Amino acid sequence: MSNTPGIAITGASGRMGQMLIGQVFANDRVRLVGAVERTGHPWVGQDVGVAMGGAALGVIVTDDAHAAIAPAQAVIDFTAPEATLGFAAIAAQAGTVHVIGTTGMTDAQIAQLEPASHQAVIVRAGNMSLGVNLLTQLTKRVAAALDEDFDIEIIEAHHNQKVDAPSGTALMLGEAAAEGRGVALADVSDRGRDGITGARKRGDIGFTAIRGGDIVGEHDVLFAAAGERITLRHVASDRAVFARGAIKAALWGQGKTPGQYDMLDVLGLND
Ligand SMILES: NC(=O)C1=CN([C@@H]2O[C@H](COP(=O)(O)OP(=O)(O)OC[C@H]3O[C@@H](n4cnc5c(N)ncnc54)[C@H](O)[C@@H]3O)[C@@H](O)[C@H]2O)C=CC1
Ligand SMILES: O=C(O)C1=N[C@H](C(=O)O)C[C@H](O)C1
Repeated sequence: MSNTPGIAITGASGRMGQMLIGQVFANDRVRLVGAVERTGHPWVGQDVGVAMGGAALGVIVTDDAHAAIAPAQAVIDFTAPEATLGFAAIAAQAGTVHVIGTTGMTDAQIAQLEPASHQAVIVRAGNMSLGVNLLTQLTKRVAAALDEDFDIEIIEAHHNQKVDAPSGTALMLGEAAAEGRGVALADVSDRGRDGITGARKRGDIGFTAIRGGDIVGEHDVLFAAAGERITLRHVASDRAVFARGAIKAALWGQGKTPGQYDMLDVLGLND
């Protein structure tokens, strides 16, 4: 039996699913042991490598998440909120590390992860890249250094198939800015301006979402005051950065105490 952690990938046919399968297969510190798609998906029953248009990888895509997760030491999950809640219960039962990249979860859905985190390690982040996680720390510092004379705006841009807004990353950056300012994001968040909105409220943190073409993911944190502006920016041009972060999280989670963690824990960036 191999000591190399086995990884199951959910949402195998998705943009991130396919990227993850390629990255897991190319990484000799992990091995692919499972690939899950939703019931009725045309990939179910096919070898995942063949379904992706390449050589067979010896892993058949299944809609039976229990069967795919059972032999795995970690499940990497970039799917949709309801699906992720189901996978959390299965990973908890199996004691498998659950790396969650899925965004768009409501507060109530996030709270539903709590029971699973008593039985298994959950690493969840709206963005798994090193660059964005570093940017959250920079955002917190800059927000702490500046007063409310500086308006904070978060502008994100993504491809035209993205279904949630603001992005998970934008919300992470908003949380970081609010933390830096010593306020709760829920009290100052300004989303979806339209029509006669009135002047901007001092202290608010605003969000703008752009959707178009094949943009992988771009995030600006703007600090705008009278006479000067600072912009902190991250641009992702390759989804591999998210996949590599997720694999890092899957390896980091091995042997850790059950609980909920994020990428700052994985990357050692928590201050
Ligand atoms: N945290 C991070 O670093 C990143 C997070 N994301 C997030 O990951 C999620 C997926 O993004 P994409 O890959 O672009 O979306 P996508 O739509 O290309 O892929 C989602 C896949 O999940 C599958 N799926 C949905 N329900 C399922 C179920 N019950 N069982 C099995 N498979 C199921 C779909 O069939 C689809 O193949 C989104 O929430 C996105 O925001 C995306 C990139 C980076
Ligand atoms: O849906 C995407 O594509 C992405 N989603 C994540 C988010 O919501 O922030 C991360 C990345 O920006 C790509």
